[in-house]
Amino acid sequence: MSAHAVPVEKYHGTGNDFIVVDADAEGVGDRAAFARAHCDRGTGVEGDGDRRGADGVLFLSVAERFDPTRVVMTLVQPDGSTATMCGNGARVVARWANDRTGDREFMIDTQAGTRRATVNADATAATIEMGEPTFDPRRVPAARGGALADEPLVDEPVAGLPVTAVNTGVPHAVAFVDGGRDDPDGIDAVDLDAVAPPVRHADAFPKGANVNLAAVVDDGSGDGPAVLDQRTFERGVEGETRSCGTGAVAVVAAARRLGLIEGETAVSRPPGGELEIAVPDRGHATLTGPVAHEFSGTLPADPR
Ligand SMILES: N[C@H](CCC[C@H](N)C(=O)O)C(=O)O
Repeated sequence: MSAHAVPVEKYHGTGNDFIVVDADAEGVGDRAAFARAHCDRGTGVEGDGDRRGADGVLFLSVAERFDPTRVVMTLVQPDGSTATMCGNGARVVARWANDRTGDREFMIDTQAGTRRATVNADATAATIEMGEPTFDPRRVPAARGGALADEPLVDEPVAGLPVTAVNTGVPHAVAFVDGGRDDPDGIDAVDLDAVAPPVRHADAFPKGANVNLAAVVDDGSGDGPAVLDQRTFERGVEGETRSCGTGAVAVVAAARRLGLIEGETAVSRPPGGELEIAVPDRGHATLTGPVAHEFSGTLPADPR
């Protein structure tokens, strides 16, 4: 076991929490082993309150010579896999970069593309340009009968759930249920840990999928924007998280596609807080929400 200790920061966005490592300063030889050990909810990094572990490790490399400052983001998940994109992670990246540079605008390089990010004046919230959600089965990817599907999967039964397949940087399955969080028979009555894994591993998703349940609480036909309650079971975490940003964009994009809500903007309410989403007819979606620093510390580089 290496005695080398890595300085880390812990941040969360609406309860989706991440360990942040400065990849330029710190050598972590086996990133997958580092993430598996320190993200473990039972035995991982000790956090605020009684919550241990994290939803992932963000390895970040910042290049201030660019204007705006660029940050290369790599998210290693609790199972050791790498996610191509993470909406709440990108919001944490913007806040981390603001804490270091004082800048309020950044370009974040992810495996799903470069994403523009801004933080508000006191850096308590961040907005990410999320790219254009796509239902194109080749890009989700989504399959039927053992081959990539010709037509999008829209409200189609997959392993017992009525699923719409959409990619918002990562693959998502979205299923709408009746009744929001304040309905005892609504979204929170579903055993997500039981219903999500068969969809996550279904042949319909050759690369797997994050599985979202959503309930329309307000369809947006009145004064305010649409409001949806959301729960997400994440690939790579292999469990439910308190919030998922790419999932929130997927939920709103699917709700628009199915004609369940009016307007381009909506509020999604995962268990960990509230996110504002815009999904225009053309062009990139945006994701806005709170972000907070939890603590600074050190962790063993080689936890084995
Ligand atoms: N929590 C992240 C999504 C991570 C996606 C990852 N779980 C995968 O696709 O493997 C978010 O806020 O967008």
